[in-house]
Amino acid sequence: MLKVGLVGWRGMVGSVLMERMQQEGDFKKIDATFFTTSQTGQLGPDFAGDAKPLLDASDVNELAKMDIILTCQGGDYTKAVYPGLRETGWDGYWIDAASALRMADDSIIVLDPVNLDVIKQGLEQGVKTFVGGNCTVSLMLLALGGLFEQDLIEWVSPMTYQAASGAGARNMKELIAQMGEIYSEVADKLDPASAILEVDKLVSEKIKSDSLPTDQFGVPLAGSLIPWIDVPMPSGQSKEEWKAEVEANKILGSNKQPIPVDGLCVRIGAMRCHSQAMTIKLKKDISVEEIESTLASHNEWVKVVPNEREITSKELTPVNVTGTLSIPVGRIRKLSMGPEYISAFTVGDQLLWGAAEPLRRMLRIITD
Ligand SMILES: NC(=O)C1=CN([C@@H]2O[C@H](COP(=O)(O)OP(=O)(O)OC[C@H]3O[C@@H](n4cnc5c(N)ncnc54)[C@H](OP(=O)(O)O)[C@@H]3O)[C@@H](O)[C@H]2O)C=CC1
Ligand SMILES: N[C@@H](CC(=O)OP(=O)(O)O)C(=O)O
Repeated sequence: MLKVGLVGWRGMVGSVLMERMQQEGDFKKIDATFFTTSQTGQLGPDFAGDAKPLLDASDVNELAKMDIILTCQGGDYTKAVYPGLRETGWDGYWIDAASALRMADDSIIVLDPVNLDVIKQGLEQGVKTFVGGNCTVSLMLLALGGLFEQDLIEWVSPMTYQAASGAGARNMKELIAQMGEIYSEVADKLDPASAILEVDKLVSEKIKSDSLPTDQFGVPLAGSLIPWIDVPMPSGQSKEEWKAEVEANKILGSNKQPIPVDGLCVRIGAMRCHSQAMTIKLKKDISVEEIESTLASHNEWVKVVPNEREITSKELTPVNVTGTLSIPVGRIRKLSMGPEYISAFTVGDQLLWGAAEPLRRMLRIITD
């Protein structure tokens, strides 16, 4: 059995990964060792059998004993440990959730339902570094995989509605705290007879006041939104927006003739599902029925939702998708700009397919 070092297993992404690995029986296939950046020597988890003391995640000698290291610890950890570990001559597989190594020449961004051929070719050529993609990128490619595979897309403009979880566990808690404080302000005024303008005024004043907790987001998110995610780029894009095109084309293996993928990324008050409204220019005029069947047949997780009010309101929502691997895509219709222009809307759990699942499946590709 291959020795697998797990780093970042108790964080938010790591916990979702551990849950999926237990569900899929992955621990039976590997010899797991748990590392930590803050709890060396404390008793580790028992996912893989008897709990053992945690090893120091910065100890290159211990890391180098592993055949595979899988980390969800974050980019700072990767930057601090990875170069030194490789410099020792360690030639194991490094599987990473962080963005730090995604665009490196010797890494592959993994999303096997979309790029298993790229992954297999990389393994044959001796590639040893595999990185999960940005959540919005992976979720978009799973939803539109059929159209990309058939080379039907000229360009896509995804406008995102990203959940609080993408910013971290503390941000999720802050969103709930903001919601609670806003509710408390008017809880005794929500009866049908109360004056709505008075309620609205109190709510607006509460959101604008300095009393809401905003340490994580910097501004209120509940009752509002934030049309900027991550740091600015010289192009005027946010880094989250920049990732869409470069990562999507790297995953698809289309870097030489990149497909334009560009839009605005917006943080909204959802918990852990990212949604995206996409404007797509197709390379040719094909019927909505053909588009739907092409999308539906691409992978086992994508589900086409008919462009009807009731089913869309029930199924194409963060509430419906949260905690599942399902990738619904709907609102597919021709736009008035011309027959090659279509709209689509998709939702996906950003901690499952958006983060943990591609890594878990990459581990299985190596170990099986
Ligand atoms: N959040 C997301 O949506 C996505 C995140 N990623 C990547 O994954 C990385 C990790 O993200 P995320 O899981 O959200 O980070 P977390 O902050 O939840 O966890 C990161 C680490 O913090 C340490 N930690 C300290 N206190 C606690 C605590 N009370 N509970 C749990 N862990 C604690 C743990 O390390 P230790 O055990 O060593 O102390 C843990 O591995 C990100 O930096 C990013 O690079 C990738 C895709 C999506
Ligand atoms: N930036 C994403 C989450 C994330 O961690 O992305 P990345 O893996 O590209 O750093 C969000 O805020 O929703």
